[in-house]
Amino acid sequence: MLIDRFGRVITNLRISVTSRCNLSCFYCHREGYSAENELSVEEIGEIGRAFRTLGVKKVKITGGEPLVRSDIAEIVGVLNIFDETSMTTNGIKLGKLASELKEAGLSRVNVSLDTLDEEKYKLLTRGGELKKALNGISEAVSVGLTPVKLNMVVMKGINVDEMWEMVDFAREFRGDVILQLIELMKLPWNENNYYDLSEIEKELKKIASKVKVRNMQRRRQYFLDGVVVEVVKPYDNSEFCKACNRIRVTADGKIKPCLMRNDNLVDIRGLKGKDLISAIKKAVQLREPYYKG
Ligand SMILES: Nc1nc2c(ncn2[C@@H]2O[C@H](COP(=O)(O)OP(=O)(O)OP(=O)(O)O)[C@@H](O)[C@H]2O)c(=O)[nH]1
Ligand code: SF4
Ligand code: SF4
Repeated sequence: MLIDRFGRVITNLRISVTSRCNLSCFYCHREGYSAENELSVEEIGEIGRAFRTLGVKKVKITGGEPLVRSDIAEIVGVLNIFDETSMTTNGIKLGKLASELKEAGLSRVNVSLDTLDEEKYKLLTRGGELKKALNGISEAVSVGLTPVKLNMVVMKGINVDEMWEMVDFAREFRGDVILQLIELMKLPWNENNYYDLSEIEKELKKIASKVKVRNMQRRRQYFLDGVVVEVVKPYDNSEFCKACNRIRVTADGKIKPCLMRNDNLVDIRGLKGKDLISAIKKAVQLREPYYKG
């Protein structure tokens, strides 16, 4: 088992398979790192198996946009050794790939969807077609990559007014879709769009029949009439970091102990067997909560 100096047990691996993307969202943080030489399928498999041996239960495939890799189904295949293998995608290529990914062993997907307005979608993603993302979501639901989580980054002056419409949209999928409301990660060029989700959480609490607190980052899930809404509020949130059970691997094979930092990366590319295991253990000891409270 992997446990860091703060008693946090690592149960989730997030592996970025590319820094490339077919969209260019203005708020993109690209998992806080940009890589050039992508890991091969074999290298990803080796790393996945090592984390599995060390007790990690779930893996999330991220990017950039994972579906721009032509060997993505093979990647899913080699990572299909965990209790759950999921992916975060913008959904643009999902319509075509959903069924192949399901067959390769993918459990479920999270799809970014900040607006239901075609023009706004185009502006936010710098050229993306909303129709394709929506088609990706329905295909994912129909092949059983469920629950599909819709990631809506709530932004002042952009889409706060669409939040309840998005709740209704998710509700139409009768339990197969969960809406995740995500607080914007402040970057120098988007601070004016930051919107604190506290008030919305108060409203959700009033109308929810049940509120569940996930172990992972103590996130709250609000059970509304016919739909679940999860709130992801990492900003300046020590409770979130205290319960952070995930570790990242960058697309070029470096362990990244925290999303918000690049000063403590550990290169594991090319390592195998005992060397790989001991490098992973060393990286885990570098983990510390980013927001300490
Ligand atoms: N600070 C911080 N934010 C995170 C972390 N992981 C995810 N997030 C935020 O959560 C958003 C959604 O992440 P996803 O990749 O869809 O996955 P998830 O919701 O974290 O994971 P699941 O609930 O297991 O599907 C990201 O855009 C980030 O804003 C993390 O480790 N630290
Ligand atoms: S789809 Fe995701 S990875 Fe691509 S630009 Fe948008 S936020 Fe970034
Ligand atoms: S900021 Fe770092 S410590 Fe906090 S939840 Fe995210 S990855 Fe974990």
